[in-house]
Amino acid sequence: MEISVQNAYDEEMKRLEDTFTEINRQLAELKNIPPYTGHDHTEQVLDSIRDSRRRSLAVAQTEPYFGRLDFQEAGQEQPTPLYIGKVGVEKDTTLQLLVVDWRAPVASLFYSYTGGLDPVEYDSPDGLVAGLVYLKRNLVIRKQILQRVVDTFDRTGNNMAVTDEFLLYRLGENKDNKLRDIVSTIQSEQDSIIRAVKNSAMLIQGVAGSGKTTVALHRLAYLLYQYRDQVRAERMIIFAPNRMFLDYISGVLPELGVGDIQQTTFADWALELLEQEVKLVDPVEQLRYWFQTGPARPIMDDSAAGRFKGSVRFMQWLEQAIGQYEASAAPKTDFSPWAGAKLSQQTMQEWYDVEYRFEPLMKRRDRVLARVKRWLEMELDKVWETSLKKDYKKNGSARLREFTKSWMGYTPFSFYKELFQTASKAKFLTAELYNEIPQELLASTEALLKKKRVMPEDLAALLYIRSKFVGIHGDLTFDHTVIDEAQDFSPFQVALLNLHTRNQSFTILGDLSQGIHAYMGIRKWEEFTALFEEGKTAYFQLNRSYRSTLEIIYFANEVLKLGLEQPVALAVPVFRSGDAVNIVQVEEAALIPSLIAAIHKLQTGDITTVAVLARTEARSEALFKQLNAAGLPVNLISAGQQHYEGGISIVPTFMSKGLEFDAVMIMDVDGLNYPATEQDAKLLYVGCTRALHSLQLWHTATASPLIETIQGDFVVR
Ligand SMILES: Nc1ncnc2c1ncn2[C@@H]1O[C@H](COP(=O)(O)OP(=O)(O)OP(=O)(O)O)[C@@H](O)[C@H]1O
Repeated sequence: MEISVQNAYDEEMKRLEDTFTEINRQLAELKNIPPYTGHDHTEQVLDSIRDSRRRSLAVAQTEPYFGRLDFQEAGQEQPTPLYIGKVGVEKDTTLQLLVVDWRAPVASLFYSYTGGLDPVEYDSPDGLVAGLVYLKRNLVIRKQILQRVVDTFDRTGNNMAVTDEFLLYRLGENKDNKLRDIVSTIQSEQDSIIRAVKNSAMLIQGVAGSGKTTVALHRLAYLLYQYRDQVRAERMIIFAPNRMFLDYISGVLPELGVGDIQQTTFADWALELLEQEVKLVDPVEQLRYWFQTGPARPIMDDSAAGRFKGSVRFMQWLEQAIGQYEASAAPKTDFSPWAGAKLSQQTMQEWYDVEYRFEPLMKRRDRVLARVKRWLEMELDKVWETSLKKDYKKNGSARLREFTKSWMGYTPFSFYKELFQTASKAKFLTAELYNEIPQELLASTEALLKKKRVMPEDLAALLYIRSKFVGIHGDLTFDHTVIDEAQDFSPFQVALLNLHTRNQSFTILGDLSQGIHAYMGIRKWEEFTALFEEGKTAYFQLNRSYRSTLEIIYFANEVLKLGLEQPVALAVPVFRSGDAVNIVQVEEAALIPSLIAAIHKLQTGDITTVAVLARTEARSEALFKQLNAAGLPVNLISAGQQHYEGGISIVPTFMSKGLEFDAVMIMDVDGLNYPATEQDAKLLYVGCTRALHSLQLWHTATASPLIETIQGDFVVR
């Protein structure tokens, strides 16, 4: 070991021992205070503070910090070392910081500082603080043992350039079946997204592997820390594409010490809000339809039902239909329970139009009807003669029932169904509105709704109707909403979520180049920006990709260039080199044995997780059977899957989105399965960019035009 490195190591060992001594002392002190079980409020608060300190100290006890930054604030004589960790720890007696929480303002320097001798500054609650960085050091502490000390900048030494050796070391590690936190290596451009202000809709276009999902999760942890008086974990929500993906990311927030944030899919959330009144058609069927191969394969253009029903125009269409209902629903007659008693239509209309105007529609109806009932009771009270009163009561109740019946009330589903009924076409729709719906869509929707079934693209519409009919209660509003894989969301879905989200506080992340569900997703980000108030949106682009090696990224970029007229962005790799991408051609008969041999070979190296990607579900199942029969233990991942197990997985390519594997082997990369279309280029790009260290593309028939001409030293055949 070099002397300076040895010195650094010794220095950090000493500091670590001191830190442990202090943490242990504090923990022992807390242990001696028994938990409070009484009713005194102040004592209860103090007890909960002690409890949260206990939890933080327990986290800090094994890995107290991961970074050190020596910062000399302007006006001070010397730099102060700041140790940065997942949780902040104070020195008990002095309130001096032993460890700074990574989310604290001063810790932003650790992430935003990318080298150089110039002064730097950070935004503190008291304004900008400027100063000089003297040292930036990464430390790896595992189970209380100091494993690595890496300086990325040292003002006093020779190490002036920030070569992020530490980042490369972290990226080179293998992955298991869960996404991990990245607190120790957050990059500057990611940090500015994590720390961006709360009340704006942030749209982030990020290339595959740029850390979008990871950044979103860290941002939630940051918002909870920075805006702790304004946001609550249970009022924050993250929407992800499917349950398996949710399982895959489920470890990150607990690792960051935040729990209770809602993590769900749009469909699950919507169905719950609709009180399970409808059922969703089996999503597998839809996936099978859109991802079939051969000449029957549908084109994903704007004529797709999902594009129509996901549009803002469809939302406006519904609004107009609801408007028609609003204008016509209240009965246009007086209410007269018996001769001589009359509640005028005008009075009731006024209650409806003026007094209860700001209530949701079904509530307005309930309110007016309840008031009519009260009026009836009051009229009855005026009648003294017993037999007449009895008669009036009977007649009055019957009239009220009739009157109530003539004012149709709806659930979101029954109203939606009404709109799609060919027979009652004029009910709440003008001829013009009615004719806007393509006939085919009308018929297919009507048929499905009759069976109480809906497509995913109907859910936003149903929730929109719900919002107008019963309103959105406080407990259904969010302090912050994250939408991951947002390119697959429709503008209508986002507009709907905006109704549920306070102050347009959104983080919306996605990648247009991975828009493989273009039958419902967006084509450009402007489709979302247009939904928000002007001046309350921000757009970021993340172009650096951290997941894959240089070779894999160069290769994936070539696929995009061959298939897309103008890719939104090409990924820029960090300098991490691995094996060349391998294009393998084999005879059909030799495929399975060759595949097994190749997997074994990968496993004798460092590879832990392997994905074999197949173009369709049917092909996945067939490969699964063949590999299993040959004695290879593999997991089949199918649509609707809840968990991701790791190991060797057989996955339809379209299901692999969002996941990552040490090695990826894409099967059947030929002209039938991956023709030179935009759709297939995106699909193949998704497949290629799932790989961290090794990528192989296999084919038996002639290679796909999307890979055939790719040349360079990053690929071998
Ligand atoms: N700053 C970083 N330090 C270390 N690892 C990082 C960093 N940023 C991202 N990564 C790693 O890169 C990989 C990709 O991250 P993530 O899945 O969040 O990206 P993504 O943009 O959502 O990808 P995709 O769109 O392809 O699904 C993960 O393994 C993540 O841990």
